[in-house]
Amino acid sequence: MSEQTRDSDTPWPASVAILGAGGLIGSGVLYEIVTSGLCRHVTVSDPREGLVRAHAWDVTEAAVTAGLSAPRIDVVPAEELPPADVTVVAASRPEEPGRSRLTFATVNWELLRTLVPAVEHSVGDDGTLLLLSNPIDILAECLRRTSSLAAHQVLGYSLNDSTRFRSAVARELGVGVERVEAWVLGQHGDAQVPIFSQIRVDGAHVALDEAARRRVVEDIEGFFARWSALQSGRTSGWSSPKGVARMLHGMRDGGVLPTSIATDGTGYAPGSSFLGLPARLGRSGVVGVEEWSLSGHEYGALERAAELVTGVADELTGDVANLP
Ligand SMILES: NC(=O)c1ccc[n+]([C@@H]2O[C@H](COP(=O)([O-])OP(=O)(O)OC[C@H]3O[C@@H](n4cnc5c(N)ncnc54)[C@H](O)[C@@H]3O)[C@@H](O)[C@H]2O)c1
Repeated sequence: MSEQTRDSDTPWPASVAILGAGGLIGSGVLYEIVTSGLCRHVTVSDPREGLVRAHAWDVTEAAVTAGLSAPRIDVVPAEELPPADVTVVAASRPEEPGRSRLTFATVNWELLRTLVPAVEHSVGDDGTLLLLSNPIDILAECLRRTSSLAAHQVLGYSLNDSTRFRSAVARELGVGVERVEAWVLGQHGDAQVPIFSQIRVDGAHVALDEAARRRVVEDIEGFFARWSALQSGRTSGWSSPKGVARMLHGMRDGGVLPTSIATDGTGYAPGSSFLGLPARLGRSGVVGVEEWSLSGHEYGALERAAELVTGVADELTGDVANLP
């Protein structure tokens, strides 16, 4: 297959912008999408300019080593980001071991709000924002409230929670994880909602008894503490970029993935918030949501998660009009 033919197989996204491309997640996304041939024109930005230039150089050589033509990677200050089909935001203050994702909310919103004009310009009327900076649901809701972006243009990355749930269910059932379909909806954080009512193995519905559910919940709820105890100073720098590539494929080809999206009118939670839901993705962002029939317990947990996200977003944006 010639380079030209390979390029013409991936006409979308024609361009991706990455804010926070010096960091583990941002540079991982750059590596993943360029070396997989998913996108060959990427604009990257990070205050650590030398580091992001080094990433761009190294990734270019990785692509050439992989047999691809040289990609175009532009390094610019945030305010010079051009319009892109997809804008990935992984800009963040440093994570500290043991801190909840929620404690990130204030410091990261202070950072993100300074980037709103750059993000608005990069996303424009036709692009999509894919937000990875934590806490994603709260920051996505803050962005929706304070920016000119339409709700369907804002996507929060929450795929890893479902990966961990699938793995825990597979361990519980003693089957290969690739056979398991299992979704976590709700908040990416303490108010995550594992959807036991929709678990499938080899496509067939599987019900777990109470004791098995408890073990699975303990397993997934203990993830963050187990990870933090490693004191590695790193986040999920391999799985998240892989998941971002999966989301871009889903957007390009039309797919359903757990994604943090606006809850308005979805039937999963009353009012207006941001939560992980089974989102139908398209090139313009969110094009719909799968309407599943959940258990009363699951609907209740989603409602509480939405209240939590809305409450913190109210505090951060000073939106007293939405306070009870
Ligand atoms: N949603 C998820 O599933 C998920 C998974 C892993 C990590 N994360 C989150 O992603 C974020 C990034 O994680 P990381 O491990 O890459 O962190 P990191 O500290 O390695 O990288 C953050 C980067 O943001 C840059 N930055 C700071 N201010 C900026 C600005 N004004 N403009 C552009 N860039 C700026 C920093 O210089 C740094 O390079 C964190 O908030 C983390 O919690 C989310």
